[in-house]
Amino acid sequence: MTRAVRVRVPAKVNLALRVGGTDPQGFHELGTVFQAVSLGDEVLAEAAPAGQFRLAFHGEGAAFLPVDDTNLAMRAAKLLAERFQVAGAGVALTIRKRIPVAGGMAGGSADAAAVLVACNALWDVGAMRDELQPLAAELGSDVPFLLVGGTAIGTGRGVDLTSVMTSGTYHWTFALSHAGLSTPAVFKEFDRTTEPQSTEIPSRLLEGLRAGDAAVVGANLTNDLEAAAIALQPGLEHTLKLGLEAGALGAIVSGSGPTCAFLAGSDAHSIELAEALAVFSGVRAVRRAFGPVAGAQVLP
Ligand SMILES: C[C@@](CO)(OP(=O)(O)O)[C@H](O)COP(=O)(O)OP(=O)(O)OC[C@H]1O[C@@H](n2ccc(N)nc2=O)[C@H](O)[C@@H]1O
Ligand SMILES: Nc1ncnc2c1ncn2[C@@H]1O[C@H](COP(=O)(O)OP(=O)(O)O)[C@@H](O)[C@H]1O
Repeated sequence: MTRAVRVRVPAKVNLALRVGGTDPQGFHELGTVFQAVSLGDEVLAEAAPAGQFRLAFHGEGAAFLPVDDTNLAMRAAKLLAERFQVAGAGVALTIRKRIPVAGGMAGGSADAAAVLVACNALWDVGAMRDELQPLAAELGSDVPFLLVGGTAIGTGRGVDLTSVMTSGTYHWTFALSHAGLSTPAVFKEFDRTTEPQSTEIPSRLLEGLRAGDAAVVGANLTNDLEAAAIALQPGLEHTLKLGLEAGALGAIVSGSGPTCAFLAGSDAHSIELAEALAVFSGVRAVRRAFGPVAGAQVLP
C-alpha cells in the first residue's frame, strides 16, 4: 500500500457566469466559463489505521476552517471510501491553503477534488477520472471542474463540462477582500434583485479565448452575480474601478465573490496591477497567477 500521496489543485475564476432560473432543489441553471489558475492548494494524504479520518489545515485562512465532517475535504474522503467499498480505509489529510477561503475561487471545492484524487491513489482504488466525476458533482457544483482544470464551459448546476479551446497564457491579478461572502447569500441577493438571465455565453469571449487575444477576453468578461456581491460588499466597486484605472484589460468579481480578478496583458503588467491595488485599504492582499493550468494532479 502507498504510504503518502501529495496532490496539487488549482483555484478557478469564472470568465463568464450567467445565472438563469432555479431547479426544484433551488439550484440555479448556469452558463459559465471556468478557468483553472496557478494559485493552488496542496493536499498531503497519509496512510492511517482503518476507520481513522483526520484533517488539518495550514496557511491562508486555516484557522477558520472546520476539520470535522462538515468539511468538504473530509466528506470527499469518506464518499470515495464508501462508494468504492475500500476495505480498511483511513487517511490523515494535511492541506496547505493558498486559495482564499470563501473568496469565490472554489477553495473548498478544490480541496475536495484533490482529496478524491489523493485517496484514489493512496488506497489503490484505481478509479478513472470520469468515475470520480459523479462523486465530485455530489460534493458540490464547482468540484467536477477542479478535477479537469484547463478552461471549460459549465452548464446545468455548473457540473456538465465541455472543454474550451484556448491559445496562450492569461495573466491574472487577484484582489482579496477582508471578509468572505457566502455563496448562498449572494445567490439569494441575486434572486431578490434580479430576473433570471439568459445562460448564453458571449460568443466574443469564446472567440477571444480561441485566438489568444487577452484584450478581447478582458472586454468580454461577465458575471451576473457581480451586482449582488457588490450589494453585500460595496467596497468591491472601488476595487474594480482601481484595477481598470491601472490599465487592467478586464475586471470582474470572481464567482460569488468577493475576490476581484483583473486580466493583465503580460506578467509585468500583472505586477503593475498588483502594486496599484495593494495600496487600497479595502484590499487585504493581492495574488498573481496564470491560467489555464491542469486540474488536481498527483505530485511526483
Ligand atoms: C458561484 C460558483 C460559480 O462557479 O462558485 P463560487 O463563487 O461559490 O466559488 C458556483 O456556482 C458555486 O459552486 P459551489 O460553491 O460548489 O456550490 P454548491 O456547494 O453546489 O452550492 C452552494 C449553494 O450555492 C447555490 N447554488 C450553487 C450552484 C448553482 N448552480 N445554483 C445555486 O443556487 C445554492 O444556494 C447552494 O446551496
Ligand atoms: N476545505 C475547505 N476549504 C475552504 N473552505 C471550506 C473548506 N471546507 C469547508 N469550507 C467552507 O466552505 C465555505 C466556502 O468556502 P470556499 O470554498 O473557500 O469559497 P467559495 O465557495 O466562495 O469559492 C466557507 O464558509 C468555508 O468555511
